[in-house]
Amino acid sequence: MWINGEWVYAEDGQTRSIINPCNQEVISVVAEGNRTDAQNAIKAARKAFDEGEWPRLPAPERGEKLRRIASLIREEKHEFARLETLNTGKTLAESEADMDDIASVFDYYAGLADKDGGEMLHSPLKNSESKVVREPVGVCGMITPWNYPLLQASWKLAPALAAGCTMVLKPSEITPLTTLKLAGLLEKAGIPKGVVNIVTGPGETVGAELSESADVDLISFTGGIETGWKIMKAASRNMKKIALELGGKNPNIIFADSDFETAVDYALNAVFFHAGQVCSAGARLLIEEKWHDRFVKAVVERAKRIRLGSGLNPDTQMGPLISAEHRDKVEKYIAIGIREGAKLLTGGKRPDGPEFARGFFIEPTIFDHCTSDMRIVKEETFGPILTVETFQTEEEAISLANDTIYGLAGAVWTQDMNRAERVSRALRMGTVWINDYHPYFPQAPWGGYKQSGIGRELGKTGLEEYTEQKHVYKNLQPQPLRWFG
Ligand SMILES: NC(=O)c1ccc[n+]([C@@H]2O[C@H](COP(=O)([O-])OP(=O)(O)OC[C@H]3O[C@@H](n4cnc5c(N)ncnc54)[C@H](O)[C@@H]3O)[C@@H](O)[C@H]2O)c1
Ligand SMILES: C[N+](C)(C)CC=O
Repeated sequence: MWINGEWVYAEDGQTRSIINPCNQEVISVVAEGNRTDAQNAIKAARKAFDEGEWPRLPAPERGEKLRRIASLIREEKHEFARLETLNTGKTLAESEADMDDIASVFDYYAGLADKDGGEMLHSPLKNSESKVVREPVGVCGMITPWNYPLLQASWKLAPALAAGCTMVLKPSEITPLTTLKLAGLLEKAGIPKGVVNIVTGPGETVGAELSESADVDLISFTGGIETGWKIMKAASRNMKKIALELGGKNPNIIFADSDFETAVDYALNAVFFHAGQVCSAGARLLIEEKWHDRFVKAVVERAKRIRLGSGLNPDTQMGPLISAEHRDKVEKYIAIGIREGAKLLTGGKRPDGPEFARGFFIEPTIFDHCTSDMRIVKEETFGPILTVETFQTEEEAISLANDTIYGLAGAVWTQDMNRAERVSRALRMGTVWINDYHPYFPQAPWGGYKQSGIGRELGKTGLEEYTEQKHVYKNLQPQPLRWFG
């Protein structure tokens, strides 16, 4: 673990083997931290915030260091990408795209670090001056998931560093490798000791300590909804600020005037990218009824041809699920779908062949005749499962799409741009794509409506999350009030 600028073992010497989900080989052994390790890291971050130079450094200098981090990541992009693929199973092309995004995020916040110098207000009082300044929020706890390990970490680290915060980051216990590798680069880039601390270990101990600690001013969490509920409750103990990026059950709405080939192609990409282990996966296909048979047939034919395998093999299009435990969960959902009466059109099982024997693979799976009261439609399966529902009118499409506790993302496909606008306005989601699926970039805010979360990452808002606003009022001619005679 990386605490106060030093590599340390867990206080009690515990370790955890990190495995490749493609073949269960042990790829590394890391320290398994506990509450004491988390407390040590919080202490280091607290000291760095209360007494250290980072929060007091001129913002342009912080920006320069962030730019340096971006360029160091680019220099080691291939090593980072290979490590991410080994640990998560995602294809190398996906990991490389993640690394590009990560470097861009550091660059973006490097540029933004010195842009908000505060604001002068029109004071309503005579002989006075009134201004608003932004200050770093303090010590931040950060908890990240396994599906986009370094990318989700960077969406928190970069704005928090730009704002002048100090932090303790807990990566997912099963995919900590690229986040740990980043620690070395932070040191090279000149981030002072204690500013970024990385503690590996379970959520129930390390994560809970970060959420509960009175010395942590903000907790930023990306992960599942159930953990989000727990963190929100724990954070209430000292009323720390919270930013939650949770799951989604995202509709991909296709009207029958869309470009057929493109919409089919994107319907596959929306859900089967990273084996469906994406918060914004387009796992609900809402298709206009008159296109249903032709469209679904085309999607099924192409899903059957998706090449599964190791992410390191350039021919692979879809890797394994992250763990045996997660594959069990996805298989339970497949069984639930069948029991609920959805029609299994393809997949629904582990692929045959010795090359898949030790990996956690599941075939691309498509269920037809689904309804929005089914659990496979309502709940986030987080696997390669596509459910198909049909609609006849625009109103029905909107109503089905919004019939969910989530509100992370969704897409609408049509060549009628007025309709596209109307639908995008009606969708209660943090991101709506029109004739596309999946793009995200540092300039645009990311986050969810409803139970998909609280707050936004990326964009200007992503930086503001790590600041407090302070109103400073100056009386230019102080004189006795004589209120009390
Ligand atoms: N909205 C987004 O941007 C976004 C991005 C990526 C993933 N996700 C969501 O993440 C989920 C998948 O990731 P996961 O399975 O790693 O999620 P998870 O909630 O199981 O774990 C996420 C992190 O929380 C930690 N954790 C677990 N219990 C905790 C506790 N009691 N207190 C504090 N921390 C605890 C884990 O150790 C891990 O580091 C999906 O629901 C997905 O939609 C959302
Ligand atoms: C936020 N995103 C899309 C990069 C990853 C979601 O799991």
